[in-house]
Amino acid sequence: MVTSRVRRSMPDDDDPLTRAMAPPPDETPSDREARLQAEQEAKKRSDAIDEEINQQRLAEKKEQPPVKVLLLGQSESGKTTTIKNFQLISQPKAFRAELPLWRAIIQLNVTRSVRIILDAMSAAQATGSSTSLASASPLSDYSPTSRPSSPLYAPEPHKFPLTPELMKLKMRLSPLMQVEEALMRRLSPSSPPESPSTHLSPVTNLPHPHFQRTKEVSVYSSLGWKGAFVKLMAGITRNSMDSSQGIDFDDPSDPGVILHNCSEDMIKLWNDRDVRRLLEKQNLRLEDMSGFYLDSLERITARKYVPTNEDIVKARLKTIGVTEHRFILKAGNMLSRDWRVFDVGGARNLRGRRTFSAAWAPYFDDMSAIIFLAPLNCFDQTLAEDNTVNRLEDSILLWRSIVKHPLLKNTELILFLNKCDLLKAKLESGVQFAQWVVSYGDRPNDFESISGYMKKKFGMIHKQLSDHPRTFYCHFTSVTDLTSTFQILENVKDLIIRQSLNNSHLV
Ligand SMILES: Nc1nc2c(ncn2[C@@H]2O[C@H](COP(=O)(O)OP(=O)(O)OP(=O)(O)O)[C@@H](O)[C@H]2O)c(=O)[nH]1
Ligand SMILES: [Mg+2]
Repeated sequence: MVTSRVRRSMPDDDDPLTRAMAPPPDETPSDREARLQAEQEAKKRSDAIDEEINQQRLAEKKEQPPVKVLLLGQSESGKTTTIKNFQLISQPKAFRAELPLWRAIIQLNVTRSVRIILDAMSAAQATGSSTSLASASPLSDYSPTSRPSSPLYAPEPHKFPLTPELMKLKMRLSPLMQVEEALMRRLSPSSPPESPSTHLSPVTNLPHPHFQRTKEVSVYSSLGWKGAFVKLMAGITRNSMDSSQGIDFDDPSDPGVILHNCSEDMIKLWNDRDVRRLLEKQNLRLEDMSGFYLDSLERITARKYVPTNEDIVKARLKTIGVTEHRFILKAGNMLSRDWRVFDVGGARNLRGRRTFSAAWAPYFDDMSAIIFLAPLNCFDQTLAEDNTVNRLEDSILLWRSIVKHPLLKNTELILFLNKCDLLKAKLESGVQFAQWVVSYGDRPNDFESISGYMKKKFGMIHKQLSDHPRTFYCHFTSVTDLTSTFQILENVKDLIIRQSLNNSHLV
């Protein structure tokens, strides 16, 4: 009664449709019963139709094989970062549910960056203890004519007198190294030593043996380590826990406490002019390295720091092995489809000059598409696995082997020329592309010319080595940029679905 009175006073009574649907004002009780019965019948029919449509959709979906996509590219090319973009599109809630985990990884990334600086300071203090690096074997197209100052050909660490103030900073920051260990324990809570779910692996793309003890965290993706971490965190339930985020800000053993206490010193260290000069002399471009957050220290070391989606996407966790990710994705106005996206670890055991890991080939068989990531900023860097191999050259060799692989002759290849943001920053800082890629000659040292040149190189290989003519799909990407990557993945989804429909009609 109350409801109808209220509704009568609502302005939508003026709506002609509402007036037409309203029962007649002189409706008798038997008319009303008949009307309600008719409405019930109509609803039943409508529900039955909906159910039929649903069943039809399910049946159609069952008939459709899953769309399978394999992400390939050298280590640190951005494969896992691309997966995170897929997750954000299709499972944003699940993505946020892993917040505590990513917060720990980000903290670990920060401690690693600081450790690199502290190690550089120690190396600078040491006298005469350094040995020179193995030099890269010159290659006609991707090697410098003269050896510029770069990580490939790093000089001995310079003797560098540290001011008393810097010495004090260094001492005050030493607790951070324990934080690193604590975070590692947290991230590999129950793994037996012979099959670690996360482990420290040496970072070898740093320019000098002094830095070889700097570790990078990696993950054997198949071992369910995320589950173990989340369980560990769930075991720590306190009143102080922020229930919506799953982060316990008042946990005294939270590494965030020490990070917060060291915050001011870390900021001072990173902004110190002498430290910057030292890093430059040691050819250490931390901005170019994976998991770089030093420009956001104040925010990231805040006591109540909660990572943003952008922070999570930037977090660096090296992959080992192959992980299958399942998504339900919709392309355009087509029906949703099951997608299986495979993320592989790109680091290879380079014996001799092998171009790609045999470990990837078993996944080539029935892929709908391959997304191949080639970072463009890395023309002056070497592989972490082998500091005699130029990264850009390695990407090109890898691309060649994928394009001509017989099992992939009918697979769509989609090229992401990635890390465009870092390429732009590097060129703006004055690094000369032609010093590394000799064939580039005296063309302009700007992003448009260089990216266009590289697209042509990759495109030429695609044309020459494909078994039969196929379309060259290429995107310039910065996969840490969520907005542009969202658009690109929309296009890629559309393309892959259309191609897989075409192929299934051909069969
Ligand atoms: N600035 C910037 N950073 C990027 C971009 N793509 C990836 N990264 C960063 O580079 C690092 C390595 O990226 P990952 O996605 O872990 O690389 P991966 O190919 O999965 O590497 P592996 O697991 O070792 O095979 C991460 O810290 C990313 O945040 C990019 O386009 N721009
Ligand atoms: Mg990875």
